[in-house]
Amino acid sequence: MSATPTDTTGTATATDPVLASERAHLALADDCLTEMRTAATAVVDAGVDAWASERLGAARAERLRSLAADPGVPAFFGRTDAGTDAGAPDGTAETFHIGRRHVRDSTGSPVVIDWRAPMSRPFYRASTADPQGLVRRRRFGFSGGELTSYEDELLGAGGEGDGTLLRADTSSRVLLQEIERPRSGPMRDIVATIQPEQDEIVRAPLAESVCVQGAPGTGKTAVGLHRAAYLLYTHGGQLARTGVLVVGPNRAFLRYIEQVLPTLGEVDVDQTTVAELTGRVPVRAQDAPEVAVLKGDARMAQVLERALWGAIAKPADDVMVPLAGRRYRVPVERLKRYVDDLRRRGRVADDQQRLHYAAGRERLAMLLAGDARRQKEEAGGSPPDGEVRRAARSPEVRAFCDAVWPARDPAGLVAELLGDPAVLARAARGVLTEEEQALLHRPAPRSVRTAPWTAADAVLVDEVTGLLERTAGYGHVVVDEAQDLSPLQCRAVARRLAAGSLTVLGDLAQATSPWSPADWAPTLAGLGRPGTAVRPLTRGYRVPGEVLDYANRLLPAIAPGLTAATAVRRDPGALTVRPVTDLAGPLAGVVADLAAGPGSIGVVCTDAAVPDVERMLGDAGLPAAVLTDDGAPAARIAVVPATLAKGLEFDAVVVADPAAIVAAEPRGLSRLYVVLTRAVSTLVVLHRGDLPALLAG
Ligand SMILES: Nc1ncnc2c1ncn2[C@@H]1O[C@H](COP(=O)(O)OP(=O)(O)OP(=O)(O)O)[C@@H](O)[C@H]1O
Repeated sequence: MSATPTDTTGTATATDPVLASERAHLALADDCLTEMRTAATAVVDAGVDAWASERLGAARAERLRSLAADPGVPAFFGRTDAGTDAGAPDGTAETFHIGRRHVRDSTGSPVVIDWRAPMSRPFYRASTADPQGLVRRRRFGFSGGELTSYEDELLGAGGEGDGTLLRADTSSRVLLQEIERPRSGPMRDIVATIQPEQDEIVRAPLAESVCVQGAPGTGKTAVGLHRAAYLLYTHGGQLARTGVLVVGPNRAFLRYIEQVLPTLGEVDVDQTTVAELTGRVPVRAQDAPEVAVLKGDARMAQVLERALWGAIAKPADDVMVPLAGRRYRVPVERLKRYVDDLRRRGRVADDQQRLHYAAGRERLAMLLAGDARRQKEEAGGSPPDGEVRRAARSPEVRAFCDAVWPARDPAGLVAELLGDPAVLARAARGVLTEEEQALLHRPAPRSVRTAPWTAADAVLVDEVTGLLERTAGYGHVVVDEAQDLSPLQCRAVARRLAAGSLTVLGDLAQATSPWSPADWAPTLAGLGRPGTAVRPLTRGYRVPGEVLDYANRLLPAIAPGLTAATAVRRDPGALTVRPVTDLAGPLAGVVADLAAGPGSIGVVCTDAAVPDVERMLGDAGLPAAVLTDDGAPAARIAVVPATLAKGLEFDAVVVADPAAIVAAEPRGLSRLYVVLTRAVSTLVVLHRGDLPALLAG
């Protein structure tokens, strides 16, 4: 069985007639695109309704602008020939050029087909075994927007080989060049080379939530972003209303990925971190690990709910409600019934159906006013609506609501709960042990604003906000590095989901937070989509085989149930493991050597060692800068705190003192696994003879 494509054309020369004709098609596509852009601008200028025109036109112009911005992005990257005979002179083959967006000529005929259109699907899925109606697939090589080469696969010729490029690791030069391309600058899209197993996830239906369990570099992030772009294209109207949200682990990661969707023409996706999503109070302090774990526990949701709803009091007396110049008595029995009914509606599990606390308070006031109205009507009156609304706002009704259903502020409630043991004990009885309650306690702050809020507190405050009022939900949420979410963070994401669907991306082997579970079930349940199917990705596109095999040695210790990934390419020179007695000299030497080549360099060490490593490189005259979590772009030589490395990649990675990385945190081995799998071309490990046992020898 042949594992290579049935026919691959070598690099074409400038005089190659096929190349010449494809270049002509590219020139045509560029001209048409320019025309389309001009037309879009004209629509904006000629708009009848200025506001609508501005909004629609601006969005359209922005899409065109984002495509035009990168001259290195060609209008198409592939071509499919469907029919009976690829080269038939009678033109029986139907040809489509596949690109990042539709391009039409002035008559409306397609010049380039959007990669997301159904017609483009065979480009990604066809194989010799299942040609999907294609006789030929052509991939183009480009440089700076110029078409430089092409390669053909003849499909549907009855060959027994599996013609997909995936299995023929080195058969597609276009794929290989893309994978091996020295990394510098932000992450790029992969539309030209999406692989079949990735494409299945990208094109999963909108209604289907998907969980991708994928080893490092298998393309999870890329797949999640392309799925967002695919869904926006396929369900534009629906998703334009409800929106798409991408949640990543930190700012440094977002900075790395945030250009991918705009390059694909999707500029209206919200991209954020969990911390930003729940950032309702300024985070100034850090919890001890065991406190952070407890604050992220799902039981805290129950405690908060009790703290909020438990403060509702039983009405003790009748209330006199003023309405249109008279006062009407609402007896205490009826008041109790009103409050009980509303409380019951506040206990409905579905966030969309539930009566939220703040709305319940409003409703209660209206019930009192409505009661008075009925009494007046029974007496023959007919008060106007404005009078009834005024009654609901009257001092008498307000005083009753304040006493029975007090207005709450989320931060205030959490501050009170953490600062007052009696309040906590009431809310946590039977849910948290006394020891756990003591762990949560901290001295009451002088004011809510100046409280020493921690990241976990912010999630608690967000949870209370979600109890007070309904959270606006997105139509689709992509959540990356989901293995690290606490149960309460999962709830925070789930609240943003409403009736929409999820793409959950992660790797249990890269789990570094204390609550990371051993399988996906608790996370998916916490995210509100317990039935979601877990789809594995096991082909590694980032890391050379030698490096991946080395990192995989840690798997039995960190994720015994997981299948090790295999790399799509090998490179015998990719891995160097070097014992050193003193770090400074060898580190500077290695980084200087790497800096002589192209691409980015990440020097990864423990967070604590960052200043030392920065100094060592600075002393050697190397222009290194520390990677920070504020979203600033990474320097070409970046000193990377190990806790920020997740999701990132560098052309070359130097790991300084792996044993220290392991020792720095409870899940240090998983952290090391993350760190060892960031390199595209080269990994150098500098150790002091104290490698973890699984890596030694
Ligand atoms: N089909 C593909 N064609 C070209 N490049 C690809 C393909 N799939 C993935 N890549 C590249 O491989 C690298 C790793 O992809 P990505 O970051 O999405 O992986 P990941 O599974 O999220 O990794 P990690 O879990 O380690 O963060 C990226 O540079 C991405 O562009």
